[in-house]
Amino acid sequence: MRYEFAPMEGITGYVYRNAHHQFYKKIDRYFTPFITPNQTRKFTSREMNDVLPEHNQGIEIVPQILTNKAEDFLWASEKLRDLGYEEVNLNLGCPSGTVVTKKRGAGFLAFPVALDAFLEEVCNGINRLGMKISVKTRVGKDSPDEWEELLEIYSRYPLSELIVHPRIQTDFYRNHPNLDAYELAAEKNSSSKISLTYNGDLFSIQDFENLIERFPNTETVMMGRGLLTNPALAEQIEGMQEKCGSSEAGFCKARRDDPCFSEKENEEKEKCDEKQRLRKFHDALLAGYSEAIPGDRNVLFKMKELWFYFGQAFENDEKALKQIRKAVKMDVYRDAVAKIFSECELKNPPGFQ
Ligand SMILES: Cc1cc2nc3c(=O)[nH]c(=O)nc-3n(C[C@H](O)[C@H](O)[C@H](O)COP(=O)(O)O)c2cc1C
Repeated sequence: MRYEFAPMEGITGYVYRNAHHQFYKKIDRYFTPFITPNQTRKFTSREMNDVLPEHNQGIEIVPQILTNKAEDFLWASEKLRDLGYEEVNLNLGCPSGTVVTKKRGAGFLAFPVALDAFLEEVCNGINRLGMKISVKTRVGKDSPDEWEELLEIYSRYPLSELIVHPRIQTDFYRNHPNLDAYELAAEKNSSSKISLTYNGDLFSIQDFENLIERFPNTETVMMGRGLLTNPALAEQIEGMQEKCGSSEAGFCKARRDDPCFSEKENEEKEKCDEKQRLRKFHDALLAGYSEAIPGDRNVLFKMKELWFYFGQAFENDEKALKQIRKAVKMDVYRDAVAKIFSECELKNPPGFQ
């Protein structure tokens, strides 16, 4: 199984990716949050910092681009190629209102003729640049009925990967991923050379098992919020697969029958090690943001955003989390973090229950 870290604007920038890569393994590729090229023909300093090779040493990165203008896409791709990148990813999934009204991200899906023409021009240009292009898409703008036509369009281009988040734009992150729509992609794609990646609501080993049970041929998954809450999720999924000596559907049953997984002692020790590792990861993030961002206020803003996810990993943490949310000074924040790590236990990762 291959694991990809989803792009998450405002969160999975280079500071986050470096810290994650330092403490957690098994992620094959990290996708950058989107870059939005425009007529200025300049990356913003945030965009540039995020893709600079010296900020991404030893990590496999795919830069993501958000635009509906082929020439802007190709301009950015060329710049990225000059920085050493061989592949770029097209964002056709962003559901945010400001993006969608400009017919970008998931908004572009409502214009299949224009999208087709865009892909034609972009794929020719990418080929001339000697690069690869992958697409990250939702399954429609207003209705999954749009999906079949979109799939037909994608199938005509030499995409290196099609990453499917099976929601429509109007779902934002509500409702459940539409697995019937994903199944259509899996069926249509079985004869094509495009590699298909599933993305959406993989929060636990159990979620992964359910996916594999229905789609046993899955080769790559992309995860976002699940990894933000439990940065070891890919390792845990992979660990289960290795333990059972199989990456086929059915490994899950073998795991449940394995006596070592009913040993409470082992579980407690693993949880304790996991908590220490999470603490080190947290401290590396705090140090990284403190170096990259001026002013404690801005650093705290970033860290608090992360606690929205970390917080869901702890038991009985409401009081300590409230202190984190209220902290406006760094020393108050540090005290609140120390408290949560010393007083609250990590929830049993769902796969360990
Ligand atoms: C805060 C946030 C920021 C996101 N930013 C991006 C982005 O820059 N590009 C993108 O393609 N998707 C973005 N996404 C969508 C995720 O990459 C992913 O498709 C989505 O969260 C579903 O996967 P998950 O259930 O594993 O989190 C973002 C999602 C969230 C919640």
